[in-house]
Amino acid sequence: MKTAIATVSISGTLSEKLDAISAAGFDGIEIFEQDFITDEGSARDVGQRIRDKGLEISLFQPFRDFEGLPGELRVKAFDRAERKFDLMQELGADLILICSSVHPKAMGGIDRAADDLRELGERAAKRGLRIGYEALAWGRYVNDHRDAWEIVRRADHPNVGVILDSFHTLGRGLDPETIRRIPGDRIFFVQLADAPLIPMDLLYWSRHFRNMPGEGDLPVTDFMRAVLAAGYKGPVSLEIFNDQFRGGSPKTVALDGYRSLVTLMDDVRRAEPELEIDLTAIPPRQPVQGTAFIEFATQGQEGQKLRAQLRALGFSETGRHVGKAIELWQQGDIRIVVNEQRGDFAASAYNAHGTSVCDIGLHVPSSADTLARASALGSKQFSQPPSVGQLDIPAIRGLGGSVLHFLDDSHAGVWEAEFGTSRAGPPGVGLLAVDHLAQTMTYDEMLSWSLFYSSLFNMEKAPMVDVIDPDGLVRSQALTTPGGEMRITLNGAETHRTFAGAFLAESFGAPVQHIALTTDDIFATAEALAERGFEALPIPSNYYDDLASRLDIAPDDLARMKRWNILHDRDDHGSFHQIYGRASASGFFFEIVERKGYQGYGAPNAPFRIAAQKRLARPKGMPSH
Ligand SMILES: O=C(O)c1ccc(O)c(O)c1
Ligand SMILES: [Mg+2]
Repeated sequence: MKTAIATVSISGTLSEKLDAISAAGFDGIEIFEQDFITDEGSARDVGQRIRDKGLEISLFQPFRDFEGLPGELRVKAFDRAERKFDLMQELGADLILICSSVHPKAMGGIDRAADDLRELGERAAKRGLRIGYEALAWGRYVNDHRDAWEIVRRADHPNVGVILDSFHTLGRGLDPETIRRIPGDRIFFVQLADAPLIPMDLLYWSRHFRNMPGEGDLPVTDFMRAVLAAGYKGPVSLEIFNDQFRGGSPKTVALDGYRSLVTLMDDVRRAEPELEIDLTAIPPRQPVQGTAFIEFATQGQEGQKLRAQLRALGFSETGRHVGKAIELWQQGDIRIVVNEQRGDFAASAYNAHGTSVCDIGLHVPSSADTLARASALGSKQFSQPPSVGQLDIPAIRGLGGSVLHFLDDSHAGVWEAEFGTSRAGPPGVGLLAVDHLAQTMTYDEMLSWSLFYSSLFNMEKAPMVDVIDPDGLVRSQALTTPGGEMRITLNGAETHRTFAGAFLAESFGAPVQHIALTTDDIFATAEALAERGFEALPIPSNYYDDLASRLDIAPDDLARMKRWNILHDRDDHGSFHQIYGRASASGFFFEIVERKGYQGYGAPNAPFRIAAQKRLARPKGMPSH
């Protein structure tokens, strides 16, 4: 299976686009005419540059408003096409996309369009070129792939085929199953795009909101299954018009595209195993059984502050690494690793971000399979020279320089071997496990991260929620494994004036801004925390008055919540309590939660949490900005 991507999907100059596309592993490109015109090179030159990057030109596009024109306009349309044929021959492209006409003078009629395409096909054939006809969802007369196919069928010319685009089919709600009836060899090209389901004008939606398969809400897998069941053997190409991608990093968007395509084809194969897919088999989306460890990079004074924070949270230092300046801190089944080793990855993470989470270890059934899937999706393996006594645990670079380790049963001995203890930690204040990690990023990075997690792991995306900060909006997207073994929230800040945005401004990448740990008795834990000097984030009493007016809460419980600064929420599945710790100078904090069936993250409480954090962060009497 050949993969391709339209140059319009990527930001930058043509050369930057080509570099990114080639590095991400694609076989070819759809060259958008505009990307050629804006370049200074001649057509021959540009064609050569593309081939020098190891890419082929799978498609030249778009050619607009061709079919159904009367008289002189029709003659001009054919002349225009001949010019583009000249250009294609110079470039070394043999297939052109003709999108269905939106011309105000165009006339309808399937036979009229078929006659035009047959004649153009005849002219293309003389030059060894082919034409593909695509129904734009907003085409004047032709806006359904079934009509485009009927026109191509009637044109009845070997150099005329149909081009299918998942957006135009699925965006209009057309049944992709109808594609199975088209002979595969008459489908000349297939373009893929997903999109979020937002009701709006089709053309506007298509030109600004498309995204990578798996990033949106359209059934692109069903579409691709039908295409392959029809017998299509040509390239599978991404054509993504998206405002964010146009302004994003060419490399990241290209890599996301590749990750999305491989994931899609793997999903197709699993959904319909009898289909022939020419792509190496990869392990399925991996289950996650829990968080094995969270590692902080720190140094000096900041390290002391972190230790004090861990102590107040009920953690104890239970072991030291046999070969490095690394400590193990435990409470129940939670392991936190404090890494002060110089010259290692942790030290470079500290230099770049200050005290921060630099590594996350996950329990998986098979670390080899997890690594294999991650590599097939384009992730780079991570390793550093092991010290004496250090085990080699498979790891990858996540996005933005982060590191993820994968531990399976074969690594059960790692704690004993490296830290001299394999026991669970002391009970501390009753914290039991990691509930979720919250990563902060720019809004534009959210799709990349959610694709990263949802393509590698068996995780479901929850609907995006808006979180109100006194100084701006933060979008929040949660991903969860089916049993809640791993929960990640991605928080996208649009301005550095928000609490999340200010944290981000001090860092790079998509740092972990808070870690939530579970208890099964929030009141007992709150008391134990207070005894250890843990300082909860103070919540104003207005909050509790409002809570009492909204929810039916026993007066005793309300009083206890108020006393310990505990926030509360409920959903259809159950109830939720949360306590926030005070944030560090950079804005990092811990949260303690008790979840009784509840599926969310206390989003209704987030504005009060943020306002309280900002109040504390601000010197008294100073305005917020
Ligand atoms: O938005 C457009 O005009 C446009 C052009 C070419 C395509 O292949 C397409 O899907 C849309
Ligand atoms: Mg298209």
